Amino acid sequence: MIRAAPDASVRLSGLTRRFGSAVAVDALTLEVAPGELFGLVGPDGAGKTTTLRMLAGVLPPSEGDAHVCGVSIAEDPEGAKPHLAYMAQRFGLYEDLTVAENLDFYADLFEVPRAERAARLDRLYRFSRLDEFRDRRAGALSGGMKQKLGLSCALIHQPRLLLLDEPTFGVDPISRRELWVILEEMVRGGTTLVVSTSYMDEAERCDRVALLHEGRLLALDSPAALRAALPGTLFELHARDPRRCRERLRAHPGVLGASLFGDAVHLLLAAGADVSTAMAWLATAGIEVLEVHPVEPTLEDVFIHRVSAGTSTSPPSGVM
Ligand SMILES: Nc1ncnc2c1ncn2[C@@H]1O[C@H](COP(=O)(O)OP(=O)(O)OP(=O)(O)O)[C@@H](O)[C@H]1O
Repeated sequence: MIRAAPDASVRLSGLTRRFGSAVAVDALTLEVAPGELFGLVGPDGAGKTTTLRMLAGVLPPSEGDAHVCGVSIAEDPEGAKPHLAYMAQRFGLYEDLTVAENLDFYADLFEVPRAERAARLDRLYRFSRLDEFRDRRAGALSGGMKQKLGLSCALIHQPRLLLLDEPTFGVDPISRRELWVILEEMVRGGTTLVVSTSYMDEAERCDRVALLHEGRLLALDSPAALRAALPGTLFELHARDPRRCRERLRAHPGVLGASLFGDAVHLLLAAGADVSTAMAWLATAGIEVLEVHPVEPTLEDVFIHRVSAGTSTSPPSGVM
């Protein structure tokens, strides 16, 4: 999706980062187009933060390279910095300074010309609705307000490229939605956005996503295309003992995957496999199924399937 000037792009080629013998980011190769809303998606430890830190020029790669706004991060880590804003997970707000003072501080840091400041601050206050809290100390803001202030500070120099590390981490659902409205507005205005998240509902809002697991790229496409590419048919089952149900299903021929989904079990059956045969297989083990129906796959189903298809490790737990 091309929306902005051509050099606000990001190109990773074999980008790798090791910490000792551990590989945090493993030969990532992908391209983010200018004006794209691009998601780095995966559970804790997938390598999202490490990737963003390398793209922001604050952590050197062990191998490979990335061109950020046309500049090689391996050769010139400082080169792309004037064009981008990076918001780390724990963004450096000064808790003793007020909202207005924090914004001023970052405007000074990014050398925003005095003449342009008022208009930019106006726009950011409108976005964030923080104007009524201008004089409140940052340390006394709620988690959601802090994130919005952090985002406003990152945006004060109107970057072409915005790198955001889990910007809604620890934020309540209403503020999360508000933050995403701000992000989508930035992208409509021409900013390229690379955002990391472990929330699948946020991943759904991206133009394209890279699904990451243990530093490796599992899949790369639009959320709709990834969902459409899931093989077989997906069913949701409600059973008295979901864990036993899942384990039993995994041993049945034609079952591509079975995983817990809240209180339910998601069963991925190969094309042509019969769901009633799978139910009979459960019944022979005395597992009572209360309800079974086909469901549309979510990105979480895609992720779990790709993890189990791509590695021998079990699917990740936690928010995924
Ligand atoms: N400075 C470091 N020293 C050693 N290991 C690190 C360092 N930074 C990250 N790692 C390791 O690299 C792997 C990837 O971590 P990373 O923080 O990039 O993942 P993530 O997907 O951003 O997850 P999270 O949301 O928990 O930060 C993890 O195993 C982590 O422990």
